[in-house]
Amino acid sequence: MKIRDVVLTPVAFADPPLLNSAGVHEPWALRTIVEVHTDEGISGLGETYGDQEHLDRLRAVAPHLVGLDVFAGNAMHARVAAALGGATGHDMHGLTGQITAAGTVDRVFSPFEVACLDIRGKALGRPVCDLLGGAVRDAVPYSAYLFYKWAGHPGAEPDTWGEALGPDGIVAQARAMVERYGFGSIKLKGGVFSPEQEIEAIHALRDAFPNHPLRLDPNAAWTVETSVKVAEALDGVLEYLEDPTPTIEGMAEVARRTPMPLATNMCVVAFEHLPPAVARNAVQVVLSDHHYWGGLHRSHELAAICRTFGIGLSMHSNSHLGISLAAMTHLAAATPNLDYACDTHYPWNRADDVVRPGALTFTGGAVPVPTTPGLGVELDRDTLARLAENYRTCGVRTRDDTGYMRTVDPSYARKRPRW
Ligand SMILES: O=C([O-])C(=O)C[C@H](O)[C@@H](O)C(=O)[O-]
Ligand SMILES: [Mg+2]
Repeated sequence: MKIRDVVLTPVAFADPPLLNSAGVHEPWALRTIVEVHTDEGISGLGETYGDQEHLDRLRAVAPHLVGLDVFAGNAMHARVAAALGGATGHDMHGLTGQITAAGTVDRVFSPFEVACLDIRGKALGRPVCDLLGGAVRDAVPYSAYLFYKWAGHPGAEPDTWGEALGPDGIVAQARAMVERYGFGSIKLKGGVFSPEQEIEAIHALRDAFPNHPLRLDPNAAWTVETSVKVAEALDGVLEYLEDPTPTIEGMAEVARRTPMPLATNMCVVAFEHLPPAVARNAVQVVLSDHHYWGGLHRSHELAAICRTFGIGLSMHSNSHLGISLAAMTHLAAATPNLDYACDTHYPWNRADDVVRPGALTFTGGAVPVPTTPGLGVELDRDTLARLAENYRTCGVRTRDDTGYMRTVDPSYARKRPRW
């Protein structure tokens, strides 16, 4: 079965004003929807970033995939690498960590691999998780992903989530998330207010949710000294502290000085980061993410490396739609050593999904693994067209949390570490 055509559709969907250590989410989040069509009439779906630089790379690579066998994943990876010719992406929004040439190949390859897995599953009549060794869980637990946020975007109506700028707002947001979705663990995006204020918010969450595992992620906003102090203050309260400080060296020093497990989706984001991180015992948990670890099979390779070296495995997310949620769910279902509830931004963005409703639901904080062939999701063409029109008219072409924050507070500067 050969690839006949690849269609790339950049889309934009409404995103609330979520705060982080780089600034604030713009009113529009971008993704690219990937459709791979075959000569046998079966098509598959993938979803990836929508930033201009990435979109340009997807567009440059897509024609090189025509004619490939949909089962030829290794050949496809080689073609992507050859077409990119060593091009290297940039961490423009400041929350990704260092992007390498090999990591750029993996980012571009990922949505095409997912679409081919969708096709293979449909051809074989099996869900994608069966192509990854089979599900070891029927439902994949996700965590409530809390953000400090404004009530609404400047000049717009407040959104339904309301303001969260301190412990009370964060606890109220957590209650809403847990009530609506049943989440059994909680992550707070930090790096927004002083470490003392964020410690207070975590204690408020602990009081309100005595049995929920908690995580805090300041996206490298702290020095080593500050990180050690926070780790001591929250010892026994957090299940892990995510990217308190920049670089493998910085994380290794924090890890040496505190028993707090450290997690990352910033200093270990490509395979070549693993040897130095392992050698220095810099991180105890790696957040996988098939969008940049090179798809579902390569995420399994990451899982095997983590298992070998006794490193925990969790899962990272960015603003995303249902095709990504389906891929994340199949991957997590078929990864035995995924030790933690996965991150997802989906509750923030689900109102505008490009997949038809019903296939993916949260029950008790977990998404039941689709059992239908392939990813188990279908495109809603009307919504896709509407979101593509949003993209054409919204004016956003690259995520820029810092630039958007500066339109509100011109004195704002991205500083890392800030505290
Ligand atoms: O765990 C993380 O670092 C993330 O989820 C990265 C995201 O970009 C998050 O910071 C966000 O959406 O603002
Ligand atoms: Mg993180």
